Amino acid sequence: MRGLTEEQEYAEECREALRRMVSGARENVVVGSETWGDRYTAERLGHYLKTLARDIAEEGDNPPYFGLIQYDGNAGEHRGQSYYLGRRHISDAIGRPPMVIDWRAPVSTTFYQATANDSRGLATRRRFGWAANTLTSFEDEQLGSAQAEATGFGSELVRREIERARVGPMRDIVATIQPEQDEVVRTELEVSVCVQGAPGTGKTAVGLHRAAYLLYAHRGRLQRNGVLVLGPNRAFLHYISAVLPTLGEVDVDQTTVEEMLAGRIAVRATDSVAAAVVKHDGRMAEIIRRALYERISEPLEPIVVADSSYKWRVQQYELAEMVTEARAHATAYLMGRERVIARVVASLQRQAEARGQNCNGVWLRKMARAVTPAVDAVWPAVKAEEVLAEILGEHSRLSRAADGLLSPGEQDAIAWPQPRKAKTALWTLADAVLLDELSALLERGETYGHVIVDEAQDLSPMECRAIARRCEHGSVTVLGDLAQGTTPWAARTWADQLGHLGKPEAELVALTTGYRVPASVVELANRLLTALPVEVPQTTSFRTDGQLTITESDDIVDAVQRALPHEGSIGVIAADQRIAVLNNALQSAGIDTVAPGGDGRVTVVPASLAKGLEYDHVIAVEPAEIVEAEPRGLNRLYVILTRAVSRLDVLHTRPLPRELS
Ligand SMILES: Nc1ncnc2c1ncn2[C@@H]1O[C@H](COP(=O)(O)OP(=O)(O)OP(=O)(O)O)[C@@H](O)[C@H]1O
Repeated sequence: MRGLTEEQEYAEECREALRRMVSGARENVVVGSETWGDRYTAERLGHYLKTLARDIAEEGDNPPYFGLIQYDGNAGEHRGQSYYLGRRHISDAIGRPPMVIDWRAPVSTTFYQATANDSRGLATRRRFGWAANTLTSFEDEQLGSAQAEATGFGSELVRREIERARVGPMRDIVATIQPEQDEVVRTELEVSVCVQGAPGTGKTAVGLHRAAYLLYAHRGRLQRNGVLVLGPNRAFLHYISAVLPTLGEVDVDQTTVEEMLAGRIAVRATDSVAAAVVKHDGRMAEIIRRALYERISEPLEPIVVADSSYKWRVQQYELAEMVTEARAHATAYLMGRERVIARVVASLQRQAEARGQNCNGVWLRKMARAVTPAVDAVWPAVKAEEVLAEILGEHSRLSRAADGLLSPGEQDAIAWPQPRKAKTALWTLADAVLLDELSALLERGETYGHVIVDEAQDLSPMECRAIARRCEHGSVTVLGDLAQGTTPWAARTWADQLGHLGKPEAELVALTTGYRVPASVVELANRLLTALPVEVPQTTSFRTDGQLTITESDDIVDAVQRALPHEGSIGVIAADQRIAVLNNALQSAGIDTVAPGGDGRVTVVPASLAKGLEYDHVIAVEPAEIVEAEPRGLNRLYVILTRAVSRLDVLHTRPLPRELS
């Protein structure tokens, strides 16, 4: 195997080859569009090459590879072979073996899965250390050797990478994916998985790498209907936004559940907690369905259409049969209505043809227009907003639809004080969820090939249904931690949540090794865990470093000044109502602060936005206040304490919550 100088030369050769790939792709765009006979093929080829050139250029000057595997003499088709592994495939010339293989290729699996006791045919696994894109070191593991089996192997490079200080947005973990994480990443596309993972076990990282893996392994299928990544809020999306592009994947939709749902309306009001709890409840699905289908009525008269000197007729009982048939078979309300119109027109056509009339396309369209008002009388066309405005605004309609499902108190919680038209309604976020349900009953929407949903413990049953509709024909990766559930409707078991997501068969996987939070902080957070009403395994920390300080003080300036000399990011996290005071105090002392998602050294984070984020040094301000601020305050505190990568400083003047002591 190569020494360091030769490895450095090889890295340079790989970079050179990559540059040739980019310029070759750009050149071929021109040549392809000028010479390709068929325009469609030329366009497809051009698109592919442009995308390749853009992707490679966007990835920037990343190290060309991070690992090397060398197979032993008994490894079948790979016997004695060596492969370099990187973020993308690099080839020198057509017909020659690739210089670097994509980390997602099947042969790369052994790099992640081989252990001292199970070498998977590998003789050596080499990991490379890079400093500012210069290759500075490597580390070899002699797998399968008696010594490796006896002692196991702890990679210093992996440890350094996991323990490094965090600056800026989240980075990819391709070089150091751990075996249990790799299994989730490479689960096949057809299989839905649900990962219950303690804080910092890499759920988000695993989800993003799974998106990249699936796009590589099933590009053809996923290019048509795509991959959707759903996160809890904008700050979180900003935090994870760089990961997929560095992995070469720029065409993944990343959004929040709220944005996905609120797209169609302007949210102008906020529900009371009591109203939101009812609106997010799974029973609302049936209420909405009833209210919509209540509009379909028994026909009261036949349909009669005058056509030249004839009158065509569909009898009342025939129309009733058509309505019953469409209700039984149509998969959406508006589709059912179309089906009734089509059947009525077909009946008129039979009558006209029996009289020798020529029923061409123009005639059929004229008849469809003529019968529509009569069909509307029994099966009216409606808009989602109109139906919801009537459910919430008309007490009699709500009580009919909610009969036996909602108590009078629950109905009162969601009823508007007076009727309103859809156009003037003050819609809330929870209404957006209900409108999405209604729209899907009216017309089926588009679906994705795969949906990755993070912080899934916080989703309401109605939000889960909205996601389920978007992956009805695809699969999901559900990521979450029941202990971090903070919404009023947060899941207590994954079985319930997977049922709402329409994937009860999803494989449940537990990740318990934490890569973010140091052992001393995990120990503190685990004390809270026993007080939370959910059953989840405790975390163990991969990290031996880190520091926990508990200070009886409210001097935030002093706490931040003590943090500043250390390397890495600083997050000051406190109950939402305290944020303004903390910002003022810090800024008056000349310390610049930013909000989550901002670019700065010291971020002041409202407790409600901390989920999914991490900071090297966390200052958690007044835990008692965080706990009191909301019904699931203890869960919130658990989230906040586990944001710390290297140091956690708990500042308090009031007694700590007894669950922490
Ligand atoms: N195999 C790994 N190698 C290097 N770093 C890792 C690895 N796994 C996780 N990490 C790092 O650990 C940190 C936590 O990962 P991540 O945010 O994905 O965890 P999580 O389970 O989603 O956490 P939480 O539930 O607390 O939000 C991140 O900085 C991530 O890059």
